[in-house]
Amino acid sequence: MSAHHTLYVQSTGGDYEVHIGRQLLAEVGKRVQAVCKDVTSALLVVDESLLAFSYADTVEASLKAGGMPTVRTVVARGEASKSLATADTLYTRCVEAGLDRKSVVLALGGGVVGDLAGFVAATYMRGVRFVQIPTTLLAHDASIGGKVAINLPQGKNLVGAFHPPCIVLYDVETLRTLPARERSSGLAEAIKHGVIWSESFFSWLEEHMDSLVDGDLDATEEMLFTSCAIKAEIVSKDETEQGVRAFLNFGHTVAHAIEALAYGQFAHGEAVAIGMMTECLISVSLGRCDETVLHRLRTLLKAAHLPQHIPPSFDVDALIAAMRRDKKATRQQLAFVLPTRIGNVELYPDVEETRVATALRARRLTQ
Ligand SMILES: NC(=O)c1ccc[n+]([C@@H]2O[C@H](COP(=O)([O-])OP(=O)(O)OC[C@H]3O[C@@H](n4cnc5c(N)ncnc54)[C@H](O)[C@@H]3O)[C@@H](O)[C@H]2O)c1
Ligand SMILES: O=C(O)C(=O)C[C@@H](O)[C@H](O)[C@H](O)COP(=O)(O)O
Ligand SMILES: [Zn+2]
Repeated sequence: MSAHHTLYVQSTGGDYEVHIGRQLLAEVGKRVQAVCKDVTSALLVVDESLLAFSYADTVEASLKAGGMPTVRTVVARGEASKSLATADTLYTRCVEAGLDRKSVVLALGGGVVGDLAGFVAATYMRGVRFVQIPTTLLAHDASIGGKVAINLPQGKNLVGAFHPPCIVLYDVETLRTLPARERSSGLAEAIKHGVIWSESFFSWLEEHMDSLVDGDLDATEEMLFTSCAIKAEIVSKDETEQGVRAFLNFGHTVAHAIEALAYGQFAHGEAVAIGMMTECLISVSLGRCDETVLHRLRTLLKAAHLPQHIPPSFDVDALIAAMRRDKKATRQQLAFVLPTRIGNVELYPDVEETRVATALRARRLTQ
């Protein structure tokens, strides 16, 4: 077996391991057989972009080498695939492939394929087992914690479930082929983990951002281990978002509104970067954090080559209407996770609309 790091996640559906390292794709078959007892067959859901490389062939060969009947299905790249229509085509593939209740669905790709395939796994025959094989930097966040979902035209992730994987197998060598823009997008979720949970991790990111942006694999692996450890710790404490898990939504009230108004215009991490800046501004305006937090965040996002501004084409009223449909909202109040300092955030369930509008306009005007 290859040398790598292992993290452990507690889940009511069964604790699971997160493996982070190299040459893990060739081990998928035996590692899945080890945790998915009596598995009968597999559906391997693959992001279209990966067909340019040998990743899916390696995973499929390793599953078949263990004697597991495996059917591969390819999903078009991009956020539009996180839809009920694509889920429908996957249900058909499940039936055609003869998947039964002892089968397993594997997601090979980024957060889009992970969320979509996980949603299908959560609902086909009322739930079959699920394995995450993330291939983007951002998917370090998406593959841990069991949130699976599809989007509606009205909002991100509005239909979904908590369906934890049996195992996460994160082969960092797949990141060598990730475009620079997607690398930066993934760094946004790591920066988020620093802001909400760990000042020392945020400082580490400040020191190493240039190497991370350049795609240095050693630095990336170290960063992923810490960022995944933070995510694993939080979801182990609060799997279904009754409390502390909501902190992982820092930046997302604004991000999800931006994404819903123009699916695909921004990568998820880009929208989160804009969202973190806007929400930090709201926090400053409430007197909950000082300008130094905003300054450090702005500087780090810039070093990560991430956007920070809302294009003028986005209407403030439409953004606020979308935020009222956010899953953190009760009675359509505007709910935000706001930083008090680097390493600490609090949930604000009801921020007044004028304050939110002012912050949104400030982020637009500084174009
Ligand atoms: N479930 C969760 O907890 C959670 C957490 C964060 C984000 N998400 C969701 O994840 C999605 C975003 O995920 P993402 O940023 O990974 O986007 P993505 O899945 O769309 O992947 C980004 C791009 O990279 C390509 N790609 C993937 N792996 C590659 C590789 N190794 N080499 C070359 N190209 C590759 C894809 O084809 C795509 O074009 C959003 O829908 C977001 O809502 C979910
Ligand atoms: O795991 C979580 O919890 C998160 O909030 C992680 C986020 O990065 C992710 O984008 C998640 O999908 C957002 O959750 P949602 O419940 O607001 O859809
Ligand atoms: Zn996110």
